[in-house]
Amino acid sequence: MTKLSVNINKIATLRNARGGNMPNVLEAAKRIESFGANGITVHPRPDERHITYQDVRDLAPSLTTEFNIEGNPNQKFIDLVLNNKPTQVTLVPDAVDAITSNAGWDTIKHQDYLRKIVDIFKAEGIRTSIFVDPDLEMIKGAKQTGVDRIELYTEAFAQNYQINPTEAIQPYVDCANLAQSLTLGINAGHDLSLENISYFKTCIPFLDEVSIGHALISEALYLGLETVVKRYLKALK
Ligand SMILES: CC(=O)[C@@H](O)[C@H](O)COP(=O)(O)O
Ligand SMILES: NCC(=O)COP(=O)(O)O
Repeated sequence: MTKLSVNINKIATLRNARGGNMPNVLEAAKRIESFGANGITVHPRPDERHITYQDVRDLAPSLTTEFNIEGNPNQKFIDLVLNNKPTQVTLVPDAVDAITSNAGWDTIKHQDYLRKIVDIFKAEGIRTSIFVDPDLEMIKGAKQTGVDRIELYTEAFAQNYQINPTEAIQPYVDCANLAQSLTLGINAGHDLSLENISYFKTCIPFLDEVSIGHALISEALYLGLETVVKRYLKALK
């Protein structure tokens, strides 16, 4: 089974549009858990435009499933993660002003830095993951950092899936096979949707976790959160 971690950034985006507390991010997370999701993902950004640091502090003691915090490990982010002890931290090399994540780490160029950061979190018993492009050299580099898992950056898959699914998935299958042979856990995320998730899962059945937000929350506008979460869970069995 592949675990579904629901990224709730977009629920916070909606809340922040009016400055009040509707929709309530914590309540939404609890409902998502009650619908069967295996985890909640947040990606606080330095400008706190969606998930705030206070959201992370509110969510951490209340969640009953896996909590995954993603972000660029500046000192403020490191402190936030260490103080809230999620199940997993995912390191993402975002520029401060990035609209959304747009690249994986260069795990060769930044190997020493990543090893240092991974060590900090592992010492506190937090599972670590590094966001990477589907590039075999980046998987090998990730292994050298001592990280537990990689998260495959799936934007290219999602775009190319529309044109040629077989070609779109091939680099991901190759990287997943390599990661598995190196005993790295395998997560995936970015632009996964109800349209492409079944194909991704069928081609990489040993995937550990997907984190899905933008499409899932959009699909929930039409179908409702419960229906959508259950459809993903069925596709990930
Ligand atoms: C790492 C990743 O792909 C997601 O966390 C994505 O970056 C979501 O962030 P936004 O919700 O800010 O687009
Ligand atoms: N790690 C990917 C994630 O959390 C969600 O990305 P997206 O589904 O919002 O593109």
